[in-house]
Amino acid sequence: MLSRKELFKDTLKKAAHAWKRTVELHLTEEEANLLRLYIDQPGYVDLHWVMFVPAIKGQGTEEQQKKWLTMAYKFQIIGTYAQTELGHGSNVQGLETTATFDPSTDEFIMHSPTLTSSKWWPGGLGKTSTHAVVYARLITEGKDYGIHGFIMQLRSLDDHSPLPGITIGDIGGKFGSGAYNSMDNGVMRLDHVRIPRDQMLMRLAQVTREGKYVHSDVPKQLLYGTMVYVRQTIVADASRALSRAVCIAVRYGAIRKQFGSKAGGPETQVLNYKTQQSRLFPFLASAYAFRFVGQWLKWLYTDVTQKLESKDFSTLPEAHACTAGLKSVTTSATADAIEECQKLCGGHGYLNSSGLPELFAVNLPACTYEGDNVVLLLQVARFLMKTVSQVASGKQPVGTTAYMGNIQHLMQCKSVVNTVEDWLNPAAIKEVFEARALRMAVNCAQNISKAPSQEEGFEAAVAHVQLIIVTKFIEKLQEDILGHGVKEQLQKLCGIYALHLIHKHLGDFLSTGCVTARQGSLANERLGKLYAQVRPNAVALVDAFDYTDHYLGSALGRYDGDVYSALYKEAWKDPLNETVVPDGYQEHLRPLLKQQLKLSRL
Ligand SMILES: CC/C=C\C/C=C\C/C=C\C/C=C/C(=O)SCCNC(=O)CCNC(=O)[C@H](O)C(C)(C)COP(=O)(O)OP(=O)(O)OC[C@H]1O[C@@H](n2cnc3c(N)ncnc32)[C@H](O)[C@@H]1OP(=O)(O)O
Ligand SMILES: Cc1cc2nc3c(=O)[nH]c(=O)nc-3n(C[C@H](O)[C@H](O)[C@H](O)COP(=O)(O)OP(=O)(O)OC[C@H]3O[C@@H](n4cnc5c(N)ncnc54)[C@H](O)[C@@H]3O)c2cc1C
Repeated sequence: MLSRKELFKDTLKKAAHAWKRTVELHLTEEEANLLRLYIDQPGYVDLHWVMFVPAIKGQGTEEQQKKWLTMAYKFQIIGTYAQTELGHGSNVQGLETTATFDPSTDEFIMHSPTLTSSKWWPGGLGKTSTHAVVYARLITEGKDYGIHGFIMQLRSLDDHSPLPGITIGDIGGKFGSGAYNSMDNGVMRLDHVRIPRDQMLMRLAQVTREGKYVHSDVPKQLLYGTMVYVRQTIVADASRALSRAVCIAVRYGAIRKQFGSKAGGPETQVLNYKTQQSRLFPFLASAYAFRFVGQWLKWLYTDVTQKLESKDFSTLPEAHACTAGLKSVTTSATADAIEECQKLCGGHGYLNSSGLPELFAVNLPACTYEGDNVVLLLQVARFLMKTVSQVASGKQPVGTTAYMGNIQHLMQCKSVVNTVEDWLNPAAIKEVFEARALRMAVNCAQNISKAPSQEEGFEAAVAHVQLIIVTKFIEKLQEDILGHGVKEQLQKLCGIYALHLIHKHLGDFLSTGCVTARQGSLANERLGKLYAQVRPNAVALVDAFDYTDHYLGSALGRYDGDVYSALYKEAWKDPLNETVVPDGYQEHLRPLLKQQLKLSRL
């Protein structure tokens, strides 16, 4: 119910308080990140910690890191990540802001030459950030060397006013009433603003005092390293958001009753309807699947970072493909699922007090930020096409594409599934997912060789990413899992995750000959049985997420199930209910009613 201004101020207040507690309690960086997570309100600090600091860590020299990170860690400066412009977001190489080196003063001149070159979207830029990593085309000795990162001070550290030559503001209200409106996404224009040469982030390339451009021995793709890092964290965010929505919908489904009363008996809990289960339980399974794949992705990212430190860049393309693909598939699935959870809760799901509209609005932009989901899947497709061509020339693929090395078998195998029970076998499931992904990638490579097109391979990329998620779920179940019966429940969820994908993408599985129509219908039969088996534990499986009522913020998802009292109480809190007769009655409603009454008497 807060206005935009109040909401923004509230964000500033919470961030300042969180920082105070961080210092008082000597929280580690990881603990401080958790605190930010539980504040659960997008704000400038997200950009500072999640993008500004990592950009300096990844692209700054040791000296630059020492200088800037020391201030950033103490919040003496607040930073953002200013990459996107009004005219270009996805096409990073198309950015127009210029950084022209002036050897006479040993400075870069930062400039926005066109309207479309205005920086547009960076979080915290609008009203808060004092500094930014700004991406601009580096021009020296008359030559354009493409996009590089520069640290710029934007606002005075005394009175917060923008520095000379910098025009800066907020880009305006966004989707939903709360959601991302707590963030001051900003616009910025630069008018020949001078910064010292040593504010170019120089780990990837340097400009010498004389203006010579010098490459380092690290690949230029490290310029995109911050995005790899953030995409990895977004997978965990997606899993968390999805599990919150599912928690609300499952708990409410166990409370809500409609129909089914025979001779005055109790009505049916809506969660018992098969249609409800077939819509909701795949989301429950996905929430667990995304959590496990998110944990694995964090491991992969740590591994690639360690390798990069010792100048081993070999796993960077795979890390890029995995983070891009998983960010894309998990955030798209999460946004769709939250929307569906609202419908699964019927009319009450549409109320703000259900918590679902806010959850949807705040997670929807994850499909766009850190890379539009379609654009990112096309990057995965590009990686797959390269891998197929390497396999064709006899190179053994590794990591998440290792299955492609089994090309002889996977291109012609037939699924071993013959009965409904055979779909319980993880090896049988994995084989059909591998065969589908490989066959789609090979088909795509063949089509591209006939008629090259950037957009080919989108579906093959989805198939590959889904294979990764299924595989990581299966692998998780090979570990020791504590708790009586927990592993069995997770096995059922793993089955649901995989089989619902077969159901959803049956066209792919049939057209590539990976399963027959009969096997497809056996998979559906198995899925129905799994839904029935998961039903008795569905509430426990969402309770296991261990969310407090406060964090869930939902009248429908309350742990105690006292849904109707909560809805009733929430309704009375609405500002419209502050008066019995509404504002506007005297000016608009009363005259209208009186006039109609008069007319009716004529
Ligand atoms: C509580 C909340 C907590 C946290 C909140 C989380 C986040 C905060 C919320 C929002 C903040 C949002 C921030 C942003 O959105 S920042 C802006 C993000 N912008 C993008 O993601 C732009 C998307 N576009 C791109 O990434 C690339 O430019 C694109 C991948 C499309 C590549 O375009 P192009 O085809 O022109 O390629 P080149 O630039 O020429 O690159 C060629 C080469 O490089 C490889 N590549 C590309 N990206 C990467 C990468 N990230 N890492 C490694 N390698 C990469 C690419 O595959 C090519 O390789 P090759 O095939 O070998 O030539
Ligand atoms: C809430 C939010 C916060 C953000 N925060 C930041 C930030 O802090 N810093 C920052 O720098 N940026 C930020 N951004 C910007 C964000 O990164 C970009 O919006 C995003 O990368 C998408 O780029 P775009 O807007 O140019 O979309 P476009 O690329 O213009 O996309 C428009 C449509 O075209 C399609 N499309 C584009 N290219 C292709 C292609 N090659 N093939 C097929 N289809 C294509 C897309 O799929 C999409 O449907 C933020 C955005 C949002 C929404």
